[in-house]
Amino acid sequence: MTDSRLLQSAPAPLLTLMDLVVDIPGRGDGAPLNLDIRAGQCWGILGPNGAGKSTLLHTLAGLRPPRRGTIRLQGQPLGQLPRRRIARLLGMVFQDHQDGFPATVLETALIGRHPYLRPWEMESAEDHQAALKALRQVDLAGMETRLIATLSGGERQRLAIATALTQDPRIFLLDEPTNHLDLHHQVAVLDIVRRAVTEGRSAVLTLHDVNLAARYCDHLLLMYPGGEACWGTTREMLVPNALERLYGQALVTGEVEGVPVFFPRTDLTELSKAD
Ligand SMILES: Nc1ncnc2c1ncn2[C@@H]1O[C@H](COP(=O)(O)OP(=O)(O)OP(=O)(O)O)[C@@H](O)[C@H]1O
Repeated sequence: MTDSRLLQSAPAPLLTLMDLVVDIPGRGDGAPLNLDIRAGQCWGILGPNGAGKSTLLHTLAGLRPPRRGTIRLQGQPLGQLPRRRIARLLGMVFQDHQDGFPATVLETALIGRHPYLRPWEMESAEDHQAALKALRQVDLAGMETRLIATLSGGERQRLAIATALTQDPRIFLLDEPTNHLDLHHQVAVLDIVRRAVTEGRSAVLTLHDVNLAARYCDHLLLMYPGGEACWGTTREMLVPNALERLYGQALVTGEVEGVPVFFPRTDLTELSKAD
């Protein structure tokens, strides 16, 4: 294949991490990250508590500076882009939701349109339609006038996803998007993310469920507590030994519907074998 055909087949990266070291207080630099996140890719970040997954996502969103290295968003250094442009390209869902004001569900979803509005400009009918569609997608239709303080944990999480969908970014940065969600809504939310990726967006999500990562992510970044990291396609990364070392946990492995599955090996696993 000629070089020009190769260039045509690989879309330009949306997000580029060059020699990136996230700034985790009290920790050495570890392995710098060098990877491209392209349209149509869904990256999962796996690692134990405290490995730095959220810090990485916040750094990619431009909310905290890296210790070293560069992040490029559509080829431009992230630090040089105006915040409004970043907000049109990157949508972040945080692990925790800080609700300072008594807003309704619809008002909160409409926050996703703010990067497109001038100061004091009111949301248009199209903005309202976008928010209502996002609320329907996450199963919150009919709850538009409810105050967010009255939502359950899972409903609040789905509202955060709806706000990101209303924002309509090119890249979704999702910190534990399945937090608080029941099994059906975990799958429903990840299906929405997967569909957005298939339509040409990209997603980077932290997950604690290796099995959901195996099903939904095409690339994985494994972050070890000491700062070591490795990344690649999901098929390359889902190696039982590497996952056992990642979590410091012995695993039982198998395969369901052609997808690898991993369960923690526990005393109960040993007891059931003895029965
Ligand atoms: N402001 C801070 N001061 C001191 N330490 C911090 C600060 N912010 C984060 N850390 C530490 O940095 C490390 C990485 O935190 P981070 O939240 O990124 O981990 P994580 O991989 O997302 O963990 P989890 O799976 O528990 O959500 C943790 O050990 C955390 O205690």
